[in-house]
Amino acid sequence: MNEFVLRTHQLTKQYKSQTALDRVDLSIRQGTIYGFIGQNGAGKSTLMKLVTGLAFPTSGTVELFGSTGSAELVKARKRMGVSIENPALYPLLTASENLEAHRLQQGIPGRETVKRTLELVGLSGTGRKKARNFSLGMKQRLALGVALLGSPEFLILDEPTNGLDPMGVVEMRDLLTKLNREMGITILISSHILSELHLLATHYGIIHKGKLLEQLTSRELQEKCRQFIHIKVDRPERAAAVIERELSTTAFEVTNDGSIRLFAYLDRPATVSAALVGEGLALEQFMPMGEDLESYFTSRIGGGEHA
Ligand SMILES: Nc1ncnc2c1ncn2[C@@H]1O[C@H](COP(=O)(O)OP(=O)(O)OP(=O)(O)O)[C@@H](O)[C@H]1O
Repeated sequence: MNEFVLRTHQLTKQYKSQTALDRVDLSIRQGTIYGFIGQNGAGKSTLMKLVTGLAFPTSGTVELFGSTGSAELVKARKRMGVSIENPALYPLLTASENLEAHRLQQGIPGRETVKRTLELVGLSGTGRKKARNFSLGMKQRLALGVALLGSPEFLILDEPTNGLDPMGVVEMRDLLTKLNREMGITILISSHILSELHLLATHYGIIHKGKLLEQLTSRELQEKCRQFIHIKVDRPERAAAVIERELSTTAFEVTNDGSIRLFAYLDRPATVSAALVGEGLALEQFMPMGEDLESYFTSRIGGGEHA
C-alpha cells in the first residue's frame, strides 16, 4: 500500500488575477492527522476542492493513493470522505433520515450503515429531533457522519470546528482522534485557529496567501513553542557554568547575542536567580519567555509576507 495518501506537486490555482494556490507541494502520510492551518482566504478550501475534484488546477498535479491520471483519480476519490464548507444537511429531516437520504444518493449499500454511523458520531440518541433544531456541534457531527457513510480511508474536513464552543471543539477532537486511532482513518483538517488543531493533529501545514510556508510534525511544533527562562547577564559563560554546577542541568543554550535560554526550572525561577546572583553575576534581564501556538503561527505568516 502506498505510504502517501495525498501528495500535491506544484499545485497552482489561478482565479483571474488571484493566485489562490501557488506551487504547493504538500504530502500526507497514511495514518496521520494533518492540520492545515491558514487565515481566511489563505487557500485551504481551494486545495481541498482540487483534491476532491470540485475544481481543476491551473497547473500542477494531485496524487491520491498513488494515482495521478484523471480516470484513476475518480476511482481513488471513492476511498475518500469529504465535508467542505456548509454541510449539505436537510433541516426538516432527523439525523437518521439525513444519513439515509445521503446513503441513497451516494448509492451506498446496507441500511445498517446509517445506524452504525449515527453511533459513531454520537447522534443515535437524537430520535425525532429535526436537524434544524440541532446545536452547531451536532450539525458538524452529522456532516461528519455524511462524510463517513462510504467507510472512507481518508477524510477531508474543512473547518469542522469553526464556530464551535470549547466543549464542541473537544468533542470533535475526541471523535476525530477515535476515527484515526481505532479505524486508521487518515485525516486532513483545516482551521484558521492553530490551537483548535492542537492535541489533535500529528502533522501541520501552514499556508499563507496561497503558499505552503512550512510542514512540520507536532513534535517539531512543540519544540518551536518551547517555554524557557530568558537570562541576560554581564558574563554569560560564567552564568552557563553556574547553571551547570549549581542547578545540575544542561537544558539551556547560549544564543548569538549572549543571552541564555534555560528550559528547566520554569517552575522555580527564584532558585535560578538566587544561584546567579549568589555568584556575583549582574542580572540585566530575567523573564519567562517562549511562543505559544498562536504567536508561532502569527510570526510564521508575518515572516511569509516578506518572503
Ligand atoms: N471561485 C472563486 N473565484 C475567484 N476567487 C476565488 C474563488 N474561490 C476562492 N477564491 C479566492 O482564492 C483565495 C483562497 O480562497 P480559499 O477559499 O481557498 O481560502 P481559505 O483558506 O479556505 O479561506 P476561508 O477560511 O475563508 O474559506 C481567496 O483570495 C479567495 O477570494
